[in-house]
Amino acid sequence: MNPATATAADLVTLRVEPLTRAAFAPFGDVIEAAAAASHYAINAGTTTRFHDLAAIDTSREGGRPVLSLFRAQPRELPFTVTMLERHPLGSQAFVPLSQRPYLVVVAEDPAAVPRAFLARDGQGVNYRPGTWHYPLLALEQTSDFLVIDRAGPGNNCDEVELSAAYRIVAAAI
Ligand SMILES: NC(=O)N[C@@H](O)C(=O)O
Ligand code: NI
Repeated sequence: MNPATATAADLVTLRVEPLTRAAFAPFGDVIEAAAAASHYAINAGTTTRFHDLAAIDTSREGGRPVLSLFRAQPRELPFTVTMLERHPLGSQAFVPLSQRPYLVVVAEDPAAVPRAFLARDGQGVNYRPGTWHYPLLALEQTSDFLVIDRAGPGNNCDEVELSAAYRIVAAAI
């Protein structure tokens, strides 16, 4: 769907949901201290390790994990989602380096209505390989994210144009 030609009949308004482990489970991991299966004191008790927060999966077909910094410009709302992408060969994790909220749009299938989540208070996400998602959606100000995903041979990015246009009106629950 071309956003420029989408009519009101094509527009579906997405409800924005709070980002929780349970709700996001079909798509991957929520990266936050509360999500840790285990946490323990290290460094003579001066630090707490919140262990193994996300399944980093980048080795398929000769891939390797890469750590990058994404400096994302804020998106204007209302925002219309007309495409999704997926990375079939690797996971992709985003950890905000600020406490600013951002939006996460995912779908179990391009034919399904996407789900929009509001990530807050430093919450990160890790898309498991093949999770359909919209590219990074920063809000309010230019925002830096630490990103861990896959570098390597093969096609690791499929894009699909959606049959409808999905509008996010406000970054509010
Ligand atoms: N293109 C790129 O590296 N980023 C996207 O995959 C994204 O999900 O933001
Ligand atoms: Ni991506």
